[in-house]
Amino acid sequence: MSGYPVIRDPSLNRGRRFTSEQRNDNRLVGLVPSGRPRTLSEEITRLLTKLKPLPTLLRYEMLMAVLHRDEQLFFATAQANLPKVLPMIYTPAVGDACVNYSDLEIPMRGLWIGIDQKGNIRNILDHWGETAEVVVVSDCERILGLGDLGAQGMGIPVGKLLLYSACGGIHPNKCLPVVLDVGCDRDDIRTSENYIGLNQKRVRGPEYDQFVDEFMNAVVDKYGTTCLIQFEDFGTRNALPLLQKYRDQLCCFNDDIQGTASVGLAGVLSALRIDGVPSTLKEHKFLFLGAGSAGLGIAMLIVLALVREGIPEEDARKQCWFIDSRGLVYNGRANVTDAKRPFAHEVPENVKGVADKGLLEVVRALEPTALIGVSTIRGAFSEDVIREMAARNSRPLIFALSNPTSKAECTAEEAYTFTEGRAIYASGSPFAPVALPGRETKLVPGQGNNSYIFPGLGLGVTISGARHVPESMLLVAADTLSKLVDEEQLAVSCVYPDLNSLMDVSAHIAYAVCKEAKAQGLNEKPVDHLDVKTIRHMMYEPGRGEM
Ligand SMILES: O=C([O-])CC(=O)C(=O)O
Ligand SMILES: [Mg+2]
Repeated sequence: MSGYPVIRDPSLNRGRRFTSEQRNDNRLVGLVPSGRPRTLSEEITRLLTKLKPLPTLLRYEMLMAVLHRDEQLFFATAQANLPKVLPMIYTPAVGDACVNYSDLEIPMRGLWIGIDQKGNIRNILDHWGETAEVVVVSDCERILGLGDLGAQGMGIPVGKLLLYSACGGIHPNKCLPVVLDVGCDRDDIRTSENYIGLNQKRVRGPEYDQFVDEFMNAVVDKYGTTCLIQFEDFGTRNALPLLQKYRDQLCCFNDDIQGTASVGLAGVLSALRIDGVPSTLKEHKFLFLGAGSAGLGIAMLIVLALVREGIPEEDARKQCWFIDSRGLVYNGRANVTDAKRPFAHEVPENVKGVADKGLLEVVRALEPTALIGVSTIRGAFSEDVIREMAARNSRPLIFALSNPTSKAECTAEEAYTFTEGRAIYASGSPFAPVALPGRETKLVPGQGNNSYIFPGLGLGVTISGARHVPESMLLVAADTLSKLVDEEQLAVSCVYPDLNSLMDVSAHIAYAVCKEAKAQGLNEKPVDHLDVKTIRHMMYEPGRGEM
């Protein structure tokens, strides 16, 4: 391509960075102003300076505009500044963006497939017209911890796929974001005049199931059996059944269940290496606040990790306990759904007596070593609760994983302050390091977000051409992530690697996933020639060599 089409193609356009030579060779003279060509690093600095004073939504709008004009600038900026840029395009900003999506001034990106289009999905995929290797699909019933946002949830599939490129090195042209618009149960959203989605209540039951099924088949028909489909932010009632239905049939996984599980387990495995924390998994007791897809996913993977250590599954499950909206889940309680039943244990009378008395009483009765927040209830880990954990554990694990920041069960500062700095804290959305009086170094909260897992997992799955995503891939991803946490991180109580190293992390995870694909006989492509370095070099990194 040459001339004006180059300027209009975001993957080719370099704007004012085109060198004189490029301008001459590609008929671009006159299409860019005649002044001195800028360098990439100059433009990155300028962009970050511009973004800094802007409020969240304006930042988001500006970044989306850059993305649609100049992919090199967008991704090079992100890749060179991940800790700074991720919160602007991903959690927490993407939460705000979704809430306001209908009113944003942003280019449309992705496919909205309305339930009114049933029977026509395969044709709609042709409208996208590009190849796809990774599809992130949401019905937006549970966007982060913000609930049902209807078709406005598109920010999430878009954001996840931006991370596939920025952190996992998968080319943006191979990424397809999809919203299945089956309606919205929030009247205020769907009846608002400017709403981008269908003004109807959510379709449920057989019609919903058929619609999702039509979509899954259409993706396979168009993009093949090795196209990875990531389920994202479905409501719990659909998330688990959909995963169970398709996991052994197609190449798919659920990020909220399995990605979160893998990152959660990785954080726990890292914590085992910290002095004062019981050093084997089997010595721990996990209490989950919230029994949705994230909590159940983490518990199921912990059980798998325990079974791997030789613990009988029955006993392994007893190390995980759940509190849902009705209190502690136990055997014999009313309203225990099938999904929670494996974690409904026999309890003595004293525990039964406090089951509905709130988190503090349950912590006293059960004496967990780890508290995992997946409830989306800000403040649920109150000062009393945190102090109780600190009284019973020399280094309590306190993970407040709900997103975005406004939904975290407690802040980093609360966890550290109420435990005199002894808590091993992680959160789903970012918190800044915390200085405590009398301590020389700051404590660094780890971001226990599935963004440490899914980009590398997806990269490994696509490179190996894996036909399925077995649970063992999530297990090796967790092992790999945990091993990348160095002593320096652990010394400041951080159980995840530095965010700046996310592209390297993804390369390591991808390599582990490729090996696992081969071990399970699932790879359609050869993987024996691969190593971490080769994979790292294959990754999309549009600023490489230009900075
Ligand atoms: O998107 C995130 O930050 C993590 C996630 O999947 C969720 O909270 O649903
Ligand atoms: Mg999610």
